[in-house]
Amino acid sequence: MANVFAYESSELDWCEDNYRYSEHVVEYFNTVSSFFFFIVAPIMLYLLHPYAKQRSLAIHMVWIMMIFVGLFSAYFHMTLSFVGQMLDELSILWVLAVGYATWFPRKLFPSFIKDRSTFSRLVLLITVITTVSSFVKPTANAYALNCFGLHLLYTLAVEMRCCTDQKALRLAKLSVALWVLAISCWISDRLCCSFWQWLNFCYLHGIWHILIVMAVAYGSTLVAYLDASNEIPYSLPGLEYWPCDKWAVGFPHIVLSSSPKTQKRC
Ligand SMILES: CCCCCCCC/C=C\CCCCCCCC(=O)N[C@@H](CO)[C@H](O)/C=C/CCCCCCCCCCCCC
Ligand SMILES: [Ca+2]
Ligand SMILES: [Zn+2]
Repeated sequence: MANVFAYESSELDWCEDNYRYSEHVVEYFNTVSSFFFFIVAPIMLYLLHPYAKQRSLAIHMVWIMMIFVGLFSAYFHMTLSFVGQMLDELSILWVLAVGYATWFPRKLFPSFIKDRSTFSRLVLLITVITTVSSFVKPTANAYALNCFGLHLLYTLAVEMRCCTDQKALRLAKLSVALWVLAISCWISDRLCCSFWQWLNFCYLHGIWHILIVMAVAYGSTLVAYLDASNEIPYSLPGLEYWPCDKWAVGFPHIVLSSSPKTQKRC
């Protein structure tokens, strides 16, 4: 059996030139950009804390696991090893599983499921089966994972159909825009590498890392906000941006208050 820890033992190789900046790091920019996860995750943990305290501290699992996604992604791009690839992909699968178990809207549960704990057990079962099957054709895993992005988009579209809350609608548009930009970079890096090499700009996968973390920060805050509006409406959840609510860009987060709000809810 070939050494699964060996450098370049993965069948995947991203467009960035290998060993360009270091003899120990296969894809330098892709490795360094994975550290962006370490910056965003603690900020999101801090910003989501008031909501998690009210709803369930288990919500923090999503961003704690995102730190591991960043760690495994850095290890994968540093080595391009098979183990690195599987750790990177399986950690994404398990964050998605925790995200679905935590936030998937109750009203969209299959009709035979009555409560969240049964739904979580079903998600667990599917995730374990998917984890085992991911070893059958590892090159297909990343494409399969991206399908969850499409499903999330569909779920958001269904949830937002009757929404009149302008802040939530703006956050939905920003999340989708970031995801579209991110996925365009990912696909272009995979499929149009010779074009980017001709332009001498092979950094699209690293840019994807940065954009997808921001898309997850925006998208997950939106689903958390919809969840808070449905599950703890008495806390009067609202949306704000950090560090300054008036800035055009920032990290979205949920504010809970006991004073009556006039804004329309979803
Ligand atoms: C109701 C459901 C709520 C779900 C909440 C979402 C929880 C977070 C989910 C996913 C985390 C994604 C992390 C991406 C890590 C990137 C690491 C990486 O680049 N890996 C590549 C190899 O280096 C690998 O090829 C990438 C594979 C594709 C991963 C696709 C993940 C889908 C993410 C969907 C995010 C949607 C954002 C919001 C959209 C409105
Ligand atoms: Ca490469
Ligand atoms: Zn990557």
